[in-house]
Amino acid sequence: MDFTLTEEQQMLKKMVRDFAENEVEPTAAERDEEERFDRGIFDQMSELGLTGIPWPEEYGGIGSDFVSYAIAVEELSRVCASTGVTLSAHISLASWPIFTFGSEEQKKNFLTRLATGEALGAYALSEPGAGSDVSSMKTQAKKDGDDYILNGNKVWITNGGVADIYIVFAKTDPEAGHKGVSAFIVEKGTEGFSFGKKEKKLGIRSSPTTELIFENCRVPKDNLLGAEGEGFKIAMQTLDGGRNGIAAQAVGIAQGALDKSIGYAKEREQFGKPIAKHQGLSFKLADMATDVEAARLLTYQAAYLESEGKPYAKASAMAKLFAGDAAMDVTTEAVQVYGGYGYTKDYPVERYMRDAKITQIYEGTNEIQRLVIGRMVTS
Ligand SMILES: CC(C)(COP(=O)(O)OP(=O)(O)OC[C@H]1O[C@@H](n2cnc3c(N)ncnc32)[C@H](O)[C@@H]1OP(=O)(O)O)[C@@H](O)C(=O)NCCC(=O)NCCSC(=O)C1=CCCCC1
Repeated sequence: MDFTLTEEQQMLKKMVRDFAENEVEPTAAERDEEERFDRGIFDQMSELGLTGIPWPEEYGGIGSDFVSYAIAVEELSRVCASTGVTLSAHISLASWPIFTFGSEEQKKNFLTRLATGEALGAYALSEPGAGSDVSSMKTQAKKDGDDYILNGNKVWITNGGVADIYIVFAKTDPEAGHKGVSAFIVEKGTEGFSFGKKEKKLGIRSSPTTELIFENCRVPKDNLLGAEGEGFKIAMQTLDGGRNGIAAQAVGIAQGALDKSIGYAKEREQFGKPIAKHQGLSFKLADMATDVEAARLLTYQAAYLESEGKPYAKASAMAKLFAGDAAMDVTTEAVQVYGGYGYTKDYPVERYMRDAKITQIYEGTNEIQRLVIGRMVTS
């Protein structure tokens, strides 16, 4: 097996790393402290073509692959996990279902705007009473002539409030369980669609997480994505790939924390030598580096399978499970490497540790990943 990146992937990695270090990292701590989303960073990503990495040029993309997409999310998250998830939600969760299930008209309109970065995307599945148990959602969409009328609330919406195009799941048949769920494309500014509470979070604080409110919100039937009743499968298939975006985010967070830890351990001296020269510390760094590498290989494997059109749901769930746990372990150890300094906001590792935690929770908790993997390996 050859895990070497292609020339194109290596170039993209270098380009995103330069952009991340020069344009994203300098304000990462400040944006975290102020809980401030910066649309200018998204606009810069669009200028670099990052907002449409895997989509064909005819829909405004750059015609690259899912490994390149994973590399981009990883490199952004290496300096700022909030910026990483902005791109991951935009590509995996908002653009992917339109590319995969959308009509030609929907692709020409919505996908092109998302891919070029003219519009930012979001994915609205969770509700106050429907987190892991998706099919218990209460939001309803009632057919009315040439429209659907949406009523209900969505919560935990990444890019909520700042996104322009939302993939919204609602029940067109409330009695039919998961078979009654349908998917809709809803634009910001549609009458009856507003934003509620913005969450105050432990981590990824410069990525807004917001409630969406639908009150008699009229959506044209042309914005139905796929067929009526197909929504649950659209949601699940979208998450199959999305989970690898979060795996890539986790790899980036872990790599960032490892890089900072190695740099610090080589400079900080105790007992007459750099702490990196103490075996206890170097063993810790060795374990951290091994975790990062294993997580990356699982993530790239899932991305490669998706690019090749091969089944990737199990690989993606495994990558997310392993990489999320690795990110939590590695960032916790990074704080330990820095000692008391690591516990302060004067150094970046406490932010990495706070940011890592969410990768074990969203896009399916790691318990849900185990459930998904468990079902697949025993079926
Ligand atoms: C795995 C799960 C718990 C499964 O559910 P049940 O047991 O109710 O459903 P079950 O009985 O497994 O299945 C029903 C039908 O559905 C088909 N199908 C299932 N998976 C898939 C699939 N992967 N692909 C295609 N079909 C699928 C299944 O075959 C069945 O069809 P059938 O009726 O037989 O014709 C699922 O609900 C889940 O995953 N929750 C986590 C949600 C969760 O992850 N949010 C995340 C919210 S978004 C988010 O967190 C973020 C967003 C932005 C970025 C940051 C994070």
